[in-house]
Amino acid sequence: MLFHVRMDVRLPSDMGPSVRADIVAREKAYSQKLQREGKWPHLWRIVGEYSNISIFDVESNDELHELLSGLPLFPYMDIRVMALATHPSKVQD
Ligand SMILES: O=C(O)C[C@H]1C=CC(=O)O1
Repeated sequence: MLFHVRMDVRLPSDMGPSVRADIVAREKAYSQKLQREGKWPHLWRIVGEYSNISIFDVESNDELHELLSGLPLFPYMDIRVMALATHPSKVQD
């Protein structure tokens, strides 16, 4: 199942630089593991924002929720999810 996910990162302004660096490093490692496993096939920065557009390829809503809630930055993000279905006009590969 494919999902379009938008993540807007909202780090507190009083978060210390070492705490911030640690959480961002852990986020990167976590996201790269999921990318290598094929569960996070697209990750794009939105120009001019601390936000991304991602595509997740997972088995279920529950799996997506588990992966998203495991993000180290999860407590500091607004996340919007759109479930994707096949478009009837899409040319088949
Ligand atoms: O920077 C972001 O967009 C948030 C998050 C998503 C992947 C990652 O490494 O950080």
